[in-house]
Amino acid sequence: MTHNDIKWQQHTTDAAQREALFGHKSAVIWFTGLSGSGKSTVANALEQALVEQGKHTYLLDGDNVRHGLCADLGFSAEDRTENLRRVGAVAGLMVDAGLLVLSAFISPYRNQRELVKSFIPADRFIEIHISTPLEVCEQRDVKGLYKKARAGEISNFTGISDPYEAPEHADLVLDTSVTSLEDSVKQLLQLLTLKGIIS
Ligand SMILES: Nc1ncnc2c1ncn2[C@@H]1O[C@H](COP(=O)(O)OS(=O)(=O)O)[C@@H](OP(=O)(O)O)[C@H]1O
Ligand SMILES: Nc1ncnc2c1ncn2[C@@H]1O[C@H](COP(=O)(O)OP(=O)(O)O)[C@@H](O)[C@H]1O
Repeated sequence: MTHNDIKWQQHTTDAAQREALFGHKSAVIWFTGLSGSGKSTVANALEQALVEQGKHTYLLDGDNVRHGLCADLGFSAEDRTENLRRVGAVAGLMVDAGLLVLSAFISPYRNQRELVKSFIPADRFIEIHISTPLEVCEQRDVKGLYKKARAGEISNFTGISDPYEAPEHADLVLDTSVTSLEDSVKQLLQLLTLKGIIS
């Protein structure tokens, strides 16, 4: 069987109807940055703020997704690409479901983030670069992984033995070594309002 044998099924209920039901637009808020930069912490706090406003959300987190949907994948460039391809496809479905999707993946290569974008309508993809410097991430070493990477116990570790390509046109850049969590959430809510995602 080829893809030519599979036709897209157009259902009666569409994204616009679901958005009207929820009372807000759907979008993907894509956090990218080094391990320990603050992606999960900031995304989690933003989700809390959105839920308190009655928004319908879902937070896709690299660590969690790799326990299930992507449990078969490691950290080679190929595996990261497949990880992000699956996540991009899931995020696209969630946008169609009318949700505000937050995602916390290192997503280190530009072409991988482009692949993710290909699943999401352009005006519904918001890229946030958590730009916390490597030195700070390494000092935090939340999971002890930098220590292991420096000791050569983990290979292909982003920032140490694998590249991180920073976004060139992120919608917002947040450095959590100088920006408080409260201020990050404030800036993100302002951005979503400015873009007409929430009111
Ligand atoms: N080699 C290597 N490089 C980077 N990160 C590693 C590695 N091995 C394990 N981990 C842990 O896996 C988390 C990153 O998974 P992601 O799915 O976000 O990575 S990627 O987007 O596919 O690059 C990452 O989680 P965060 O710290 O939350 O970013 C690490 O805890
Ligand atoms: N201003 C801040 N914003 C976000 N996280 C911060 C801040 N200051 C310190 N941290 C800490 O930095 C760490 C970031 O870890 P985490 O959110 O898991 O990063 P990532 O998901 O990018 O790996 C957490 O332990 C968090 O408490």
